Amino acid sequence: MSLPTTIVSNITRPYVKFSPSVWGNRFIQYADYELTDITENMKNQIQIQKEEVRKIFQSSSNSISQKLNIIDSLQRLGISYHFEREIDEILEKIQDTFTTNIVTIEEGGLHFCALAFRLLRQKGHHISSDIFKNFKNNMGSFDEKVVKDVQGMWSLYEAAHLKIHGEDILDEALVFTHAHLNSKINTNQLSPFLDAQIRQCLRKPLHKGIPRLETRSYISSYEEDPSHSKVLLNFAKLDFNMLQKMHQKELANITKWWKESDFPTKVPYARDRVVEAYFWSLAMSFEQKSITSRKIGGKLIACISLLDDTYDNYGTVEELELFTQAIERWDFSLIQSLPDCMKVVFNTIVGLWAEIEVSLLENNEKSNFVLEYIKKAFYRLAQAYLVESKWGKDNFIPTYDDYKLNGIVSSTIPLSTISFIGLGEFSSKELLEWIFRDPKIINAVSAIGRLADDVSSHKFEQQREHVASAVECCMKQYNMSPEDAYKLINKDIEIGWMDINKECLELDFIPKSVLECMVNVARVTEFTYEDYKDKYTNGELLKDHIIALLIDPIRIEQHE
Ligand SMILES: CC(C)=CCC/C(C)=C/COP(=O)(O)OP(=O)(O)O
Repeated sequence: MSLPTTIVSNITRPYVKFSPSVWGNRFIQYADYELTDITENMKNQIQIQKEEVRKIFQSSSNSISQKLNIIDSLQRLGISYHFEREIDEILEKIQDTFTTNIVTIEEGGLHFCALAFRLLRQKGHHISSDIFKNFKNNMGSFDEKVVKDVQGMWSLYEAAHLKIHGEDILDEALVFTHAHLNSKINTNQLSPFLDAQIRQCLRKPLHKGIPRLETRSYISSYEEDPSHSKVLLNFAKLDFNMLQKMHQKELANITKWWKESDFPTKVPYARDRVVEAYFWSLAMSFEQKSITSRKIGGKLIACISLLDDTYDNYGTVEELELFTQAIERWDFSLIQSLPDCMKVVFNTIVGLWAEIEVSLLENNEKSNFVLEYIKKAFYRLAQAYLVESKWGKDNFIPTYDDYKLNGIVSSTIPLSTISFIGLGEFSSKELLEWIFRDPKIINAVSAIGRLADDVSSHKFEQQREHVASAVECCMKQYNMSPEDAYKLINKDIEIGWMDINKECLELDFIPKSVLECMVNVARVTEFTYEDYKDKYTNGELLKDHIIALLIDPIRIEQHE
């Protein structure tokens, strides 16, 4: 990528030419393709197979341990959302068993305990990590017996990622299981299925994985599990393919809007990443019922991307001050003196507000209140971008603390969570009032977003005029080396995860599905920026994942 400083009409701009879109208009074909239609036959198949799965699930002969294993399989295969009520009932009963009958815990073994712990905690049930003390010896360390129980260690490793502050036993469990699981892979001691699963969880624990990607990969490997259920497997494949058709159509519509708006020509300094923006909103919520959330989310993220590049990659401070005021006041007269490309971005944001209004009216929600909030959220983001732009242009390095305060807003996450109004779980008014109280969970997810982004793009962004990243701010505040700054930032990311886990247990007035979407934002953020790479800006890095979720269906054998 060349990094010229372009001079346009005597104005010096920090212009970086981004790579073109990997996709072009490829997804538009799905808008009216017959192939994208979910046929009556497919719907019938889904209904029939769903009832078969329900029978397995509800069989009274299943022990508690079998029930937990079935719930785990349903979740990993991405089909548990069909049985939420039933799963809640079962987990509530198991929770009672745990609180009243300690013998079951000891008799169940490590896998049972760790699985129950993870499934209960995921759903917000209170369960103490003290149950794992049963697996320690007199010296206070995890027993050597544990090392022989690979499935138990695997479950404990997955469970330990739900840790909250002060759970030293889970910190210890993580270090212990990671080391021992790592020593077991590639040794021919494990079945191919278990070996693959352990390698996968060491790369990415389930709690940190994006649900659709985890599902796609688990469906393929589940077949290799000698004890797999054909009924579950077939249903999972069919359900994945049906949802994929729906997602393709949604993406086709968003791509159409992007094409008709002609952003690559009219806003040439911006990243052409509408497909990647939709991927983000799909990662946040994939179910059929969240269609409005994805529709709003995909366009919202695409608009945020245009806005981000306007501040980072185009505007002068004077232009950006005017532009920010225009967003504050929703005043077209203020943008008249600005370059056409900035007018396009402003008009696009205003157009999006109008579209959100229509979506709300379709759901019979009063829109005035909601729109005021959304405008305020855009203004907050624009203000944070302006602050960063001025810091960058003045070569000013703020303290790490000040940088993080502003960075929580500029992470864009508080604004993108507004798309959750489309989840229909909460009235939009209640949801937005909560978001605007700056809840700890949103701050934690946003901090992870800001920090993970900065660690990944630190080197690239220093090649152009760009605000100092968290790395420089940290180095300056604590007078430390880049390596130590990375360590401190990664520690902060870990603290963010513990805050998220804790809030998920405490926010009992927020619907579970809203919390799950919040956690998904942290997951997709980390995924986008892991391994010191930025998969959003460098779309090539996201290509295979997009193919897996949005192009290739899962092959279903005819005889199955
Ligand atoms: C939630 C998402 C994916 C939002 C839309 C695109 C965006 C702003 C990405 C971050 O870009 P960046 O790395 O250039 O951000 P910054 O300029 O804040 O570092």
